This record gives sequence, C-alpha cells and structure tokens, in this order.
Amino acid sequence: MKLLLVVACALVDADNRVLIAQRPEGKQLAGLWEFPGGKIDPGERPEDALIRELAEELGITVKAPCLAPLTFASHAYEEFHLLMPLYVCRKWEGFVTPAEGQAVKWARARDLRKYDMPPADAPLIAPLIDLLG
Ligand SMILES: Nc1nc2c([nH]c(=O)n2[C@H]2C[C@H](O)[C@@H](COP(=O)(O)OP(=O)(O)OP(=O)(O)O)O2)c(=O)[nH]1
Repeated sequence: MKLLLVVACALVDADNRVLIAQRPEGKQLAGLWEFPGGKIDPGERPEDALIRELAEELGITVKAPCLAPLTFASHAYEEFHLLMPLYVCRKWEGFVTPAEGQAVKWARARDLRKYDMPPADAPLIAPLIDLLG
C-alpha cells in the first residue's frame, strides 16, 4: 500500500466562507472542487508544503502560525491511501489569484455538499460546518 501525504487548507474569509478550487483538466479527479493544497515533498514539513502550495496555486502568502489544524481525511483510493490533514487559515497576504486558471469559489460550509468533491473530502465537511456554521 502506498501512503500519499497531501496537505490542504480551508481558507476562511471575513464572512466565514471557505475557498474551494476546481481541479484543472488533465489532472486526476479533474473538475472536482477541492481545498487548495498538494503533495508534501520528501523531507518537507507539512506546514511548509502548504505555504508553498498556497503561494504556487493562489499567489497568497501565509505564515505558519496562521495555520490551525482542524481535522484530517484518510481515504483508500485504488492506487494509494490518502492521508490529508486539513488546516484552517483566516489570515494571509495578497489577493487570491489562481495561477493555473482554476475556477475558485467562496462557499458556505453548509453548502459544500452541493459541490462535487473528491470522495476523501466528504468527512471534512461536518467539522467545517461545526466551526463556521
Ligand atoms: N489539494 C487537494 N487534494 C485532494 C483533495 N482531496 C483529495 O482527494 N485530494 C487528492 C487528489 C490528489 O490525488 C492528491 C493531491 O495531489 P495534487 O496532484 O493536487 O498535488 P500537487 O498539487 O502536488 O500536484 P502535482 O505537483 O503532482 O501536479 O490529493 C483536496 O481537497 N485538496
């Protein structure tokens, strides 16, 4: 079994909405709405990986103390087992500018079930609703 470590972030705006991004064409799970993030490189700290991914994907600057762990996903995909911590972040610098042309949306936590998300993400929604309403 291959264990894949991915870090993801619920960016929360002043109105308590969460950012979701649509996976670009050509990638695995293309078209599904996900929390921004990505794979942890070998030797990389999870928080550093997330800070790097948020800069690469969305052009924002996040500082490690602004990343609060909320919950995690543990999901068996056919090719690998995904272990994905989900952080919450309310403070960043810059404006969200999707670098790969991904569509992004600010959504209410209670509306997240309306979006097609990867199967691993389903258990992440309840803790977000508990936190954000
Ligand atoms: N970022 C993110 N990935 C997720 C979520 N849910 C979920 O199952 N995944 C899976 C999809 C992928 O198999 C994996 C993330 O890999 P990725 O391909 O986006 O990572 P990456 O940005 O490092 O991609 P790359 O450099 O390999 O192109 O985690 C989610 O909410 N956010």
